[in-house]
This record gives sequence, C-alpha cells and structure tokens, in this order.
Amino acid sequence: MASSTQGQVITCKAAVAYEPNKPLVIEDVQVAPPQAGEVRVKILFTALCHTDHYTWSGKDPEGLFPCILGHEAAGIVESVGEGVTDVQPGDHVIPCYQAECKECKFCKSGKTNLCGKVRSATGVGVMMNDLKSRFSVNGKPIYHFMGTSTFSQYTVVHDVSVAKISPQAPLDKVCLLGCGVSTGLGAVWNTAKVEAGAIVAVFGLGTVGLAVAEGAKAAGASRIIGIDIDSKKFDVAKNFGVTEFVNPKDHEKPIQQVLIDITDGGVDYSFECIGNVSVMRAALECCHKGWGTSVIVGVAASGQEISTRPFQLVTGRVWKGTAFGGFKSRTHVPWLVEKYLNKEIKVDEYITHSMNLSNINEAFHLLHEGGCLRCVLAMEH
Ligand SMILES: NC(=O)c1ccc[n+]([C@@H]2O[C@H](COP(=O)([O-])OP(=O)(O)OC[C@H]3O[C@@H](n4cnc5c(N)ncnc54)[C@H](O)[C@@H]3O)[C@@H](O)[C@H]2O)c1
Ligand SMILES: N[C@@H](CCC(=O)N[C@@H](CSCO)C(=O)NCC(=O)O)C(=O)O
Ligand SMILES: [Zn+2]
Ligand SMILES: [Zn+2]
Repeated sequence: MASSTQGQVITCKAAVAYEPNKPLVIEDVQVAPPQAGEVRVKILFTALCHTDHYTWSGKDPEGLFPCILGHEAAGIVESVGEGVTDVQPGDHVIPCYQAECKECKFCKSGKTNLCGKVRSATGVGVMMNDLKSRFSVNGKPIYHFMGTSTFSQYTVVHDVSVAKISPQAPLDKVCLLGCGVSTGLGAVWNTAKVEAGAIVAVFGLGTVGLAVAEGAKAAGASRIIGIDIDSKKFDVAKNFGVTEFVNPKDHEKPIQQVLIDITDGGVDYSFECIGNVSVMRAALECCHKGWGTSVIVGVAASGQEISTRPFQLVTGRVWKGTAFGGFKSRTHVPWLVEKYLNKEIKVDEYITHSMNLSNINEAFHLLHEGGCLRCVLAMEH
C-alpha cells in the first residue's frame, strides 16, 4: 500500500557528522524520494559498530564529511523507486552495506560475497543513479556512508542493498545482524570453514570476536582461546564459547610464542577482530605450520600495512580476510534472522546498552568502555 509520504521529501531527525571527531549534530535533514532502483526505509533501530567510529575518527580513506554514518540497523520500507520489485512498502528490512545484485561478475563468480553493482557509488557517499546524495540540510548535500546511513530516521538505499526479513523478528534485536554478529559467525563458517575438533584463537573479544567464538563453538572447535588486553572480557566471553583466556600483558614472550607453546605448535585457525596490524601479524604467526589459517576481520586505519616473513607463508600458513563474514547479504541475512528466531544463534546477549538517537554521542563514548558490546539506539519516531 502506498504511504502518504510517497514521492515527497521527508524531513526527519538524523545525526550528522560534520567533521572528524567532532560531536555528531542531531539535525532536521531532508530525505529525497527514492529514484529508480532505490528504496526509502524508515529506520526504527540502529546499533553502533566500531567501523562507524573508525570513519568518524578521520582514519578511513573513504571517509567523507559531512555525512550520516550508521550501518547496523533495521526498519520498514516507506516507499520504493521505479523498477523495484523485491521489496514493497511495509516490508521489514535490514540495510546491507555489502550489496548483492546476483548479476555482476562478483555475484556470479560463486567465489565471493562482494558485489560490484553499486560499490563505486557507496565508496564516494552518493547514489548510483545520478551520483548524488538523497540527504540535504537547508539545500546542502550530506554524504551517504557505506550505502546505508542508518543514523537517520529515514534513509535511501539501493535495492540491491536491502534484505527483506521476517515480520516476526524484533527489529530492536535483529538490527545487529546487519554487521557485527553476522561478520563473526560468517568469518568462521564461510571464510575459515572451521571444522570439528579444531583449535581456534580469537584476538579481540568485542562483539565481532565473541561472535567468532560463538561460531567456532557451533562448528565443534575443541579449544577456543580468547586473547584480549582487558581481562574483564573473559567472564562474558565464557558465555560465547571461549574456553581459555590469555592476556598478552601477563606475558614477557611475544603472544604468538605463548600460543604456540600452549597448543603443541600453534592453532588451526586464528581471527584478528581488533584492527591492529601488529596483532594481525601475531595472529598469523601463532598458526600451526603446514595448515594454520588466519583470518583478518578487524579494519585497520589508512596508511597501516601488514607484514611478516614470507617464510611464514612458504611453510604453509594461510592469510585471509573477510568482509561481512563472507555472507551474501540479501540471501543470508533473512536466513540468519530465521536462525535467531529458532534460537540457534545469540543476538540479545550482545546488546549491553539501549538509548535514543538523541544520545548518540554518549553512545559513541560507551563504545570505548570495556563493558559495552553493542548499544542499540531507538530512532524515536
Ligand atoms: N571485516 C568486516 O566485515 C567487519 C565487520 C564488523 C567489524 N569489523 C571490525 O572488526 C573490529 C572489531 O569490532 P568490534 O565491534 O568487535 O570492536 P571492539 O572494540 O568492541 O572489540 C575489540 C576488542 O579488542 C580488544 N583489544 C584492543 N587492542 C588489543 C590488543 N592489542 N590485543 C588484544 N586485544 C585487544 C579490546 O579490549 C576489545 O575487547 C573493528 O576493527 C571493526 O571495524 C570488521
Ligand atoms: N572504507 C574502509 C573500508 C573498511 C572495510 O573494510 N569495511 C568492511 C566492512 S566493516 C563493517 O563494520 C568491508 O565490508 N569491506 C569491504 C568493502 O568495503 O567493500 C577503508 O578503506 O578502510
Ligand atoms: Zn560494522
Ligand atoms: Zn553483484
């Protein structure tokens, strides 16, 4: 059914990032109607991910200002542009920063979840149709972010960047499946393909690392070693499947040597869930000679580079990375939502804080406190 706002500009509240590291400003933002191949979504709940903070910090080479950040959310379709057939007004959806068009070279390859259809536009903060933004404040354009911009009560996304989900799913919970939880689970199931009995090391026990632990437990890993510089993380990590905890600060030796010593030569799989290039090296080098695989999940700042002795790879270790855990977004997000509804995966357990959009700056501060995994913001319509 058509909404009363269809075809009209909507003025709503959004958190605008005008400059790196400067508090976000809650503004009245004008959101233009969706053009061909676009969907306007009423965002009901959004969580904050560390990648939002990373771009806000100014360290993201693709970061553009002013912009509307946010990419871990859920909402309801308000209206659709010409030619959109996969969703309609009233559908419950999760915006997907990793698109899935099912037609491009990437989508058809069967080798990756990356999609090439709209990536060139989402990387420069605009929509593919006219290479312009749908957001403005008093006539001045505001850039999109990751093709999602969910820190706004209404956003416009490409139709290839929105997953239709079960209307039964609580949107204040499943918004987390738009990024962190899905990424951690997928890193284990799709990218590493951890097998039963494997020894797994997880570097960084935030939401992404805990979801890796949860995925590894489900895959039947025999040992799941959590590594974090905050020892308080271990208590909560046990609930997600971590069986042993190592704090690098408690050891004189490099952490990779500590892990090699306690695992008879190294782990089968390791996951870097921090975004620290020194830890990425340690995560590779703690892998078992001959077969150990290390997956980079964390996002490192502009200018940072990874290094190791090539001998580490010559002797059989494998270095990989993952975006959105290798999940094909529009296919797998609805599947993950069903798994949540069937109580096969955790989601509620990652939500430590709930606030309103107006408290978004406070929520960003919370991200740096060890006790915060995910903070979900209600968009207060
Ligand atoms: N690849 C993807 O698709 C994808 C998706 C989501 C998030 N990410 C990235 O994953 C990373 C983790 O995200 P998160 O939301 O879980 O972050 P988080 O900040 O909640 O968790 C990071 C954890 O790492 C720990 N840590 C920090 N420095 C450490 C060190 N030197 N050694 C050991 N532990 C250390 C912290 O104490 C914290 O517990 C971020 O870089 C984020 O941008 C990537
Ligand atoms: N613009 C950033 C890219 C950072 C990055 O790697 N993003 C991940 C998702 S992080 C979600 O929290 C990703 O999906 N990358 C693949 C892609 O962007 O297509 C930078 O350049 O550092
Ligand atoms: Zn994220
Ligand atoms: Zn594609």
